[in-house]
Amino acid sequence: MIPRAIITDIEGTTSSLSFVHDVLFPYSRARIADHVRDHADRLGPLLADVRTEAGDAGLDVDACIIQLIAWQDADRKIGPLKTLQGMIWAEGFADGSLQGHVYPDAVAGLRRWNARRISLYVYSSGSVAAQKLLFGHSVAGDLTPLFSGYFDTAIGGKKDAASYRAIADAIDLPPADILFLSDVEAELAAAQSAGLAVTLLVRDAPLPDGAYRAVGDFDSILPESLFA
Ligand SMILES: CSCCC(=O)C(=O)COP(=O)(O)O
Ligand SMILES: [Mg+2]
Repeated sequence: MIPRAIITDIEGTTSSLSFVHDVLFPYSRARIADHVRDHADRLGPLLADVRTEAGDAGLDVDACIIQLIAWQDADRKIGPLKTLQGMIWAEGFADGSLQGHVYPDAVAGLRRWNARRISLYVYSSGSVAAQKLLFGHSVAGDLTPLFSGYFDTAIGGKKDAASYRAIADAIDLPPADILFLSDVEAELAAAQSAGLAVTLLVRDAPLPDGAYRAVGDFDSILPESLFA
């Protein structure tokens, strides 16, 4: 069946794990302390969120920085950290020192599906601002015109079925008309239990005989014969 909308994850799906972990994360880690100190006057609400998430209302700015760096090192998908990373990456994307990695097959697939009038969305733990930066300054140029919308964990966690129901509501489509792509089986489980079709992306590893349809690249997701 041809989906009316496709929602894609980023890390491990459109873009390499290595770009996120070996390029983006070190870039933000090296700049968290200076960025927070330089902008502490306007980061009040974000630091308040850090204190809430940490469960310690008494954290001063330095303690918030230590907490943010600890979350970054543990790859915690926590709202204030993801928002801050997006703010820091914005500088790198703006001055050209960062360019969003997107696999060539993902670029081609997204362009093909857009031409077929399938609506495309992103759902990632990265903040919506960061998602727009990655696709707006990608190695293949500005891919943002291909997308109809973006979702991050403000709508809910990626392993919660309720998040996928909320996205289906937001884009005004029945869940069964939506295909979700991810490299994380727990995310597919949540999406599937909300009624979405799902496909597992397995980059650079043999395809597993698992619970979900698995493909190695975007070329195999919707064969052109489907459109004949
Ligand atoms: C520009 S988004 C960077 C990706 C990121 O920060 C992240 O945590 C990846 O999460 P995903 O949900 O895309 O696997
Ligand atoms: Mg992922």
